[in-house]
Amino acid sequence: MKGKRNVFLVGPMGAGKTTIGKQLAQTLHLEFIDSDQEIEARTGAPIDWIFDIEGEEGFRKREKSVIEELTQKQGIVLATGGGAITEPENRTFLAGRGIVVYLETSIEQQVERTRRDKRRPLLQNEDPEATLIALNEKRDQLYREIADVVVATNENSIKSVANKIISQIQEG
Ligand SMILES: Nc1ncnc2c1ncn2[C@@H]1O[C@H](COP(=O)(O)OP(=O)(O)OP(=O)(O)O)[C@@H](O)[C@H]1O
Ligand SMILES: O=C(O)C1=C[C@@H](O)[C@@H](O)[C@H](O)C1
Ligand SMILES: [Mg+2]
Repeated sequence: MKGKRNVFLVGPMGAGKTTIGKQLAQTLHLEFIDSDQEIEARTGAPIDWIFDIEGEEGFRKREKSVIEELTQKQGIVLATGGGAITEPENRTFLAGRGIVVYLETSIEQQVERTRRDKRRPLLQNEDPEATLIALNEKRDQLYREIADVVVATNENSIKSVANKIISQIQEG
């Protein structure tokens, strides 16, 4: 694994970073951390509250400090928030401190996987599909810029995506 012991998962909402990250950490015997959950634990409030009270800007500040700190750890699988890569410093930390895996997913799958969960503030509007398309247009290039490997998650089960990631990491 290139001598690096961290795996950082990036990609859009609903790509499966949290779900696949847990499976991957279990298989690789690494610690699993989710940056969104870490922000919630440290703030003592859910992400939609943070957005309501501090705006997206306040959330991004908290996210930046968490990413800066967590990427200094060794031997972790880190599931990042979908927008973590919008901050240039986060991209530098992620690219420099671990293997970055971009979980790529179709817009249709993202819509399907995020439909029932009301906790993603950016999707609480009349047309979440249009939001996901617009975010993807801006962010796809940023995910690719720092990715060591790109893995499609569309039709595969969680376990098989985790295994696909492991084999691609070992090839690289
Ligand atoms: N490969 C998959 N096959 C089937 N369902 C999946 C797959 N990956 C994720 N899911 C489901 O999609 C939903 C969203 O996944 P998850 O929360 O892991 O996405 P995420 O990338 O962490 O999103 P966010 O950026 O919002 O944190 C979950 O209910 C999860 O069980
Ligand atoms: O894509 C985004 O900007 C976000 C994704 C989630 O993981 C959370 O970090 C938050 O809802 C914002
Ligand atoms: Mg997640």
